[in-house]
Amino acid sequence: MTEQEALDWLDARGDVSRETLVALHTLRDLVATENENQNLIARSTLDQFFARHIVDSVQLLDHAGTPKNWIDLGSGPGFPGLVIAIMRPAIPVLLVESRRRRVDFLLHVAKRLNLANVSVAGARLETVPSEPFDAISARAFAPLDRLLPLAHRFSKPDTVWVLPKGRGAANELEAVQTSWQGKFRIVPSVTDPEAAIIVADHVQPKGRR
Ligand SMILES: C[S@@+](CC[C@H](N)C(=O)[O-])C[C@H]1O[C@@H](n2cnc3c(N)ncnc32)[C@H](O)[C@@H]1O
Repeated sequence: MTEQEALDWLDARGDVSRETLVALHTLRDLVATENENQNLIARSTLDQFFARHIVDSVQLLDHAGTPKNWIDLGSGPGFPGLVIAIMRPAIPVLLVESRRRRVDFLLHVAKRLNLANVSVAGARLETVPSEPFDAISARAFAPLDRLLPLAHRFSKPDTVWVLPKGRGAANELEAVQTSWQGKFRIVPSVTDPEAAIIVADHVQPKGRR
């Protein structure tokens, strides 16, 4: 997907207001500026920011149903969590990120964009108190066989998991077949024909009823 295609894709959705688009452009500027101080995104992706980071995040909404709250694991500079929060100001979004400087950046962006729906847990996920969420996202955080044991305590049966993956989605799913059950599916990413998103619900360790 080219940058122009990404902007057209957002425009065609019908749920990206002028104000939201301005906020997404401001996010781009803030990431670009802070990228001089800390390594938030690969420099090579700055020119394709909307395709590689914004649309890559926004598309998760199309698989997540109508969640009333959302947790994003290992948010880094805010993908996909901050983008979800910008797109859906009525949904409380908890961003979990362990690196201090990234946490500071997330808080700075939330303040700058007046995102009252954003909370940041500046800690390792392992230490965040358990609480069930309607939607769980994690991009480039951990493979499924590490992610599910770590994050399952933030789910309930109808929680939707939306997990952008590269080319390895099928292999990651295969690796959890013996230990986890649920309704898992692999959907194509709109940004990259080689990439996929693992979408799941009713995820639980095998052997539990
Ligand atoms: C590869 S980055 C991906 C960032 C972002 N999701 C993205 O796609 O651009 C992984 C992030 O997870 C954070 N992280 C790694 N292990 C973590 C843990 N146990 N708890 C919370 N954050 C963690 C790292 O600090 C890093 O910012």
